[in-house]
Amino acid sequence: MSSNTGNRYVLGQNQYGKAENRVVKITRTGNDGSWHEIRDLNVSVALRGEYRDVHLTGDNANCLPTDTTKNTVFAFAKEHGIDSPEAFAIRLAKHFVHSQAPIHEAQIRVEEYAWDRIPVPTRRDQHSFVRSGQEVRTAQVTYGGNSGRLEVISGLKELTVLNSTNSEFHGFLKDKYTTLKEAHDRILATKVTGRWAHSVVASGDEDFDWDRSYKDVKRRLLEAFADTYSYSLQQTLNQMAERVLDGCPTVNEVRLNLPNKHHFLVDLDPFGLKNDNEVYYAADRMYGLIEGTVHRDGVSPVIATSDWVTG
Ligand SMILES: O=c1[nH]c(=O)c2[nH]c(=O)[nH]c2[nH]1
Repeated sequence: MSSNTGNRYVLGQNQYGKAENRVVKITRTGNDGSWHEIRDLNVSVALRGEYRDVHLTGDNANCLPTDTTKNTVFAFAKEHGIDSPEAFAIRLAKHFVHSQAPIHEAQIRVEEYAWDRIPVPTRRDQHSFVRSGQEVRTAQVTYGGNSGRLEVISGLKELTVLNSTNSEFHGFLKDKYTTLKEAHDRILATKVTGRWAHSVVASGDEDFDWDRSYKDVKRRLLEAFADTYSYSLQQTLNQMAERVLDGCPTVNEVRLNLPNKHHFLVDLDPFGLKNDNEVYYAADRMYGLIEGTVHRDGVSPVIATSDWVTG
C-alpha cells in the first residue's frame, strides 16, 4: 500500500498491532478437572488497511487500539480455546478483518513454547510441567488483502542437531584466500530454522490437524538430517526440504535457514597426543549460513527470504 500525501513524500507499507502477547491457556479435563493441558504462546498482531489519516492527519477514527488487539488475544483464548497456533491465528486474523471495515488484512505471528508433563506416578491429577527444551514452534497467518487470501506458514526455530560423522566437504572452489582444508570426516551441526507454506486446501480446512502436520514435518526434517550422507550443508538442506515435500502433500514450499555450527579439530600435537577425530572445539561464531527454499514445481514461493536469521 502507498498513498500520495500531495507533498513530496509517500506513505509506504505500514502496519500496526500489539506484539508479543504472552498468553498461557490451561484446559482442565477429566471428571474432576484435575487433568490439565497447557498451551503457551507468544502472539503478535499486525493490522493493515485504511490508515492514511492516522499517519497523516492525526484522525484516529479508523484506528482500533493496539490495546484492543491485545485484549482480543486473551479473550479468544478463553472463548474459543487454543487448538493449535495456526487455528488460533486464523481465528484472530479473520475476526479482525471481518469485524472492522478499515482493516483489510491481518497478520498474526505466533511462537509456541512446548511443555512436557512431569510424570508423578503416585498422583492421579496432572498439573506439573517441565519446559521442553528442543525447539520453538512458529506460525504466521495472513488473511485478507485484495485477493482475500488465507496464507498459513508453519515453522520451527532453535532445533539444534548434530551428526558426528557421515559429513564431508571437499572439491570446493579455491582462490588465493582459501585456507580451508578438505574434510573427509567432520561433525555437521546446525540450529534449524524452518518454515513451510501450506496449500490453500489445508489452510482453508477448518478441521485440518495442525498439530499432527507439525509433528510429521518435524520428524521428516530430523530423519532426513540423520539419513543424509552429506557432502555439504547445502545438500543436506535440500534433502531435508525434499523429504517434507515428499511426505506432506499439503505443504507446497519449505524454507530452511541452517547456520553451520563449526566444530574444529583441536591440535593435540603439542601434548604428544594424536587427535583421531575425537576432540573438537565448538565455535559459537562466526558461522556459515546456508539458506534456501525448495518448492513444488509451478508453485510461487511466498515465504520471505529477507528475514534475518541468526545462528
Ligand atoms: O557444508 C558446507 N558448505 C559450505 O559452503 C562451506 N563453506 C565452508 O567454509 N565450510 C562449508 N561447509
